[in-house]
Amino acid sequence: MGTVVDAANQDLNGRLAENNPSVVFVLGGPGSGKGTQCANIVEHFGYTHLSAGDLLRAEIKSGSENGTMIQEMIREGKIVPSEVTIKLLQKAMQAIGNDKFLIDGFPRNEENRVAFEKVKMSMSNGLRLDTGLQTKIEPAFVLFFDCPEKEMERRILSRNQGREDDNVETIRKRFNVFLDSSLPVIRHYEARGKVEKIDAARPVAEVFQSVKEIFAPKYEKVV
Ligand SMILES: Nc1ncnc2c1ncn2[C@@H]1O[C@H](COP(=O)(O)OP(=O)(O)OP(=O)(O)O)[C@@H](O)[C@H]1O
Ligand SMILES: O=c1ccn([C@@H]2O[C@H](COP(=O)(O)O)[C@@H](O)[C@H]2O)c(=O)[nH]1
Ligand SMILES: [Mg+2]
Repeated sequence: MGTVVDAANQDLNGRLAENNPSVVFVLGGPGSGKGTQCANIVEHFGYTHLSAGDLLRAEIKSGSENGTMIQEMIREGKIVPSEVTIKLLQKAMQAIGNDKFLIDGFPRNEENRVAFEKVKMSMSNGLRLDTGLQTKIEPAFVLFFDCPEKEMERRILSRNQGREDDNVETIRKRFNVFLDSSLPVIRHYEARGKVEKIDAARPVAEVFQSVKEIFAPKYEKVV
């Protein structure tokens, strides 16, 4: 948790100070539409989208020494150890010259959340210069895409992206992991007034309309 002084210093985008990044965690069940809506947010609001799942899949493809372990965990719908995922997120955030990030599909359990809260990052600013400042990152808010399982399953089974975990057996496991491990993370942030819950069962454009209503006021000038 940030201190009271941190909270007082936060601007509307959740930055703690000039060079600190604004992070929004994008959470929701498998197939709830996180990736789809993140693409829209990137286009309209200039965020960088980091999907933890995409980073892990890229790590498998890269032939990294962790590749086999990650692949096994994904096939089983299990959560990859925090240090692996956080290292990938940290590397991506530090390499990208932006200060606004959508972190999609992470933190996935309480262990992920606590481990990320402890991490200090030295961020680049918009000009890709390393500021040298070591910063703890607190999410500005959490976007939660709420969708019934039946609809999420329907979407995943018609996604056709060749994902090894998009099959009925693994989908069941992913739903259980979401209920048992990821919902407690959302509840944690809910208790702190940080969750923006969206009905994600509607068509893409309608969901994005609700997303815009959350992001747009944060870009209006305070007079
Ligand atoms: N609101 C929507 N209505 C209907 N289909 C949708 C909607 N949003 C996304 N989809 C479709 O559902 C599928 C899953 O969406 P997406 O990949 O964005 O979900 P996700 O939450 O990122 O899933 P995962 O957690 O598995 O990565 C995609 O084929 C996408 O085109
Ligand atoms: O923080 C994370 C994110 C993802 N995983 C693993 O990857 C798959 C797929 O994730 P998507 O968000 O659906 O792309 C997920 O089921 C986990 O096995 C993870 O371990 N940690
Ligand atoms: Mg996704």
